[in-house]
Amino acid sequence: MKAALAEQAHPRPASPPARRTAFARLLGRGLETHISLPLFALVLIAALWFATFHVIGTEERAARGAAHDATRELVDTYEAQMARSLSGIDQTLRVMQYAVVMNGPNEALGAMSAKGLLPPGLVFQVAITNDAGRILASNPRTSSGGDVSRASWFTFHRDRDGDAPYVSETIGRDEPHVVFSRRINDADGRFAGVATVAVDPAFFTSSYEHSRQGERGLLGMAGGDGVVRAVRTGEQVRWGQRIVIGKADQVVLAPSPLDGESRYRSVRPLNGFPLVAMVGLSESEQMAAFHQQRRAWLLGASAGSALLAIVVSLISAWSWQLAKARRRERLAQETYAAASEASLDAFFVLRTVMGAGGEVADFIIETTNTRAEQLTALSKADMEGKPMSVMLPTYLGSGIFGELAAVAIDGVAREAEWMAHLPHNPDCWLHRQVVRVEGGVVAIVRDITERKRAEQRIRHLAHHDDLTGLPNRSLLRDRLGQAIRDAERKRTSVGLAFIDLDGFKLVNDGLGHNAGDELLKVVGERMGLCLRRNDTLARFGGDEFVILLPDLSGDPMAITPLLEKVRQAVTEPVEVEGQEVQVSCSMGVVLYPRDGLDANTLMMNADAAMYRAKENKNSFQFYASEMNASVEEKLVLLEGMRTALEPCLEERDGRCTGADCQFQLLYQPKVDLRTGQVFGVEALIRWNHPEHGLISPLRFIGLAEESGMIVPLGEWVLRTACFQTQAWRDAGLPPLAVSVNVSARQFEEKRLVERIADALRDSGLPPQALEVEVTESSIMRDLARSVEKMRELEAMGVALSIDDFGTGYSSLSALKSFPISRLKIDKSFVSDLADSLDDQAIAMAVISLGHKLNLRVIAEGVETEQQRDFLRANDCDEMQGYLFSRPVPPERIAEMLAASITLPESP
Ligand SMILES: Nc1nc2c(ncn2[C@@H]2O[C@H](COP(=O)(O)O[C@H]3[C@@H](O)[C@H](n4cnc5c(=O)[nH]c(N)nc54)O[C@@H]3COP(=O)(O)O)[C@@H](O)[C@H]2O)c(=O)[nH]1
Repeated sequence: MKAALAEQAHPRPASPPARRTAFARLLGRGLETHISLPLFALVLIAALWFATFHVIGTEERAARGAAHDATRELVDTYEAQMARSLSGIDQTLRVMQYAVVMNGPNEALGAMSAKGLLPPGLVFQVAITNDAGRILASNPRTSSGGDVSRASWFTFHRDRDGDAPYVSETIGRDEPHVVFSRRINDADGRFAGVATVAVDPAFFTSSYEHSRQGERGLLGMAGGDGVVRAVRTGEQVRWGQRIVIGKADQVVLAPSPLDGESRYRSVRPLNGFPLVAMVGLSESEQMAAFHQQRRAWLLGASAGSALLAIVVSLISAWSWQLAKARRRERLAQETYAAASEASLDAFFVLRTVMGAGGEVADFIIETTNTRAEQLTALSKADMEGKPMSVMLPTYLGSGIFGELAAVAIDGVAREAEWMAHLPHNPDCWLHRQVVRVEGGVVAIVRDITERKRAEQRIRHLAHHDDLTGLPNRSLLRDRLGQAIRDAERKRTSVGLAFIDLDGFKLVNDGLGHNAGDELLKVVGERMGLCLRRNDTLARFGGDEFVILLPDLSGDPMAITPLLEKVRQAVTEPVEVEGQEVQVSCSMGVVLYPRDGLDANTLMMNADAAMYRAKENKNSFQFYASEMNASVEEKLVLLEGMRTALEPCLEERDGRCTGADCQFQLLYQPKVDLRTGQVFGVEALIRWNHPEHGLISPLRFIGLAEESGMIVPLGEWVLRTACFQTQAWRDAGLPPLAVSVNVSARQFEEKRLVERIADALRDSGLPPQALEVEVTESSIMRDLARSVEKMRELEAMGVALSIDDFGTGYSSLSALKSFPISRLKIDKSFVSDLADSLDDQAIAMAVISLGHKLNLRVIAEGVETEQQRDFLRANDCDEMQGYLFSRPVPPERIAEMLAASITLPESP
């Protein structure tokens, strides 16, 4: 990292083009010691060897020249010696000729000896031969009379005239000799004999000097005929070999035909005799000194080269290691620089500046990266090399400087997150990690604003309702707990209002969930506008809201106007999905500490108060202790319903009518307004509670819906009604149709069609005798699924009617597609028919609409004749109501049918 500091502190110049960079790198590599030094060493070694070979060449040439000269000198010397020797021999021969002439052949040698003219007998054997080839005299003396007539020298002189001397080949095995001869003529010039001097061939090579000619030199003499007379090589003297005599006076280097030894050779003709002198110097001996010198040179050069190679190798290896280390370092630096540039983190490499007292006085910004530039809005050039106190002064007082100093001193890495107020980004969340490096610290800074925002979003989502953005149940609980703790400490009060919207379900079911969502948002906003800043409006779930009013001092009942304001705000009409709708709200209100000391109790009591308010709707209700009784009552009722239902479910054929059966069905006749005939009945449930007596379905059908018990209960009603209607038929009474109420939850239930089919099959009632009454809101909950279900029922032959028509939000276009046979005008429109023009208009509109859609229209709740007359006058098809009959037990229906009761005529 120190290297990184240095590297970063002295950034490289801007990158040259890639090619130049590569060339520069190659050049740089070449200049590296581990490459240049071996190259230099190679050149040195080459030069050394060149010089060595040059010197060797020169020396060789000198050595050969010297050998050449020595050979020439030797041949000169030898020639002179031989000339002297031969001249002596020839002189002896001539004296012998003269002595023969003067003294006769027999006395000639004696005369010569007397005059001291005979050569030493040890070396020269002189003899005189007569014309027949008989030796007449010799010195040293031998037995005379020897015959040499067939000797070459004898025949040579005998057969030729003239005075030419003759030299024989070397002859004789034990005592070899070369015979020099001259012809002896008589006074008449005829052949008279031969004078001979026989010489030991070793005589001619006796001048061989080891000091000059070495051990393998050559010295000798050959005849003009190419036959060697005597030649000495080293210690060996030989003769008789036939050789090719080269050119005289030349020095040649060639292998000797005598022994194969390569020699510098030279030949020289000898005057007076047909002989040549031969000398030779052994090449190997002559060049030995040179060869030794050459070996020394080569050894020296080799040693020098090897030494150089070893030294250079060692230096190069060391340099290579260094270069490798440097390259690794450079790569690490480049990687660090690239990584730091590509990093999303900002890097600040800081060098510590120590104060006089040993404390950290400042930091010098050694280097930074691009991200740091973006973060600080300062360029690298501006920052680098400058004190931090100058470039980033805000950090001095923010505690960050202290942290950097602490890391520089104790070396313990630290990290933290902080909100930085950057010039270009005032609310920026940053994370820093500070680590110590040699000579300073490195601060790695990351922008974590997005993460922080995400965390805030997640926190917000966890504590707020997705749809309205209001605090949710969990946050409300927190705030309620906090409000209670504050109130306890300050001895103040807390208000809590539990709000449930009235009529929301109708909008949600009728206009769809989007409309319901929109309504919730608008209502939430309106309620929020009524509150103080410290108050909390939370969405508790569904159409339930809670208002928390903390810190109420004085009379807590003073919150009443605020609650009224909220109530009114909710009742303002709202336009959703292009339609104006209106809802109200029921509020249950509790006060801390009066109605509970903890959050749970307060919430439970507010819920109870809200249920009481719900009875009147569009109102608020402060909690009173007796309210909890009705909650308990609800629970008791539910439990009772469950118990009451058990025996009914055991009986599958609708015969649950015993004393233990608490549920029973009453049947209210439906009458044709034109004929007055009873054509059908509506089955209506009753609950004979063993303690509370007869309980109205208005009290328990809603509970059964809430708890889901409506499904088994509704099935019991369906089966009982089918079995009963078939029973009347079986009794021979006029056939009736029976209508059964199917609640929203029942209608939604998947197996409804199957259950109806089972009831019809089990009871034997024809499907045409069954009518299912559903409300508009039940159908509108899931229109597509509802229509599908209605079509299935229609296909089975079961009739469908819409109950309470006019109270919901049926889309008229959708109504057209419903496979229904009857519309039922809600009794709320019938009850005021006599007085309310609106209700009259609604009733007439429903009748007209029904007829236009080819539906029959029935009015319910007809209690008076005026109502009946109005309906009949306006072409309503059927009616049902107390005017004709209240809901009655099945026996009563049987009686009515039996008596064929008809509709009383109006007066
Ligand atoms: N899902 C089921 N709902 C049922 C069943 N049985 C009844 N109900 C529903 O309960 C509501 C109250 O019913 P009930 O108290 O039986 O009231 C019905 C009639 O008694 C009453 N009525 C009939 N004629 C008159 C009249 O002239 N005046 C008057 N004030 N009331 C009269 O009207 C009720 C019939 O209503 P409807 O079903 O809309 O025709 C009620 O909503 C029942 O639907 C059940 O088995 N399942």
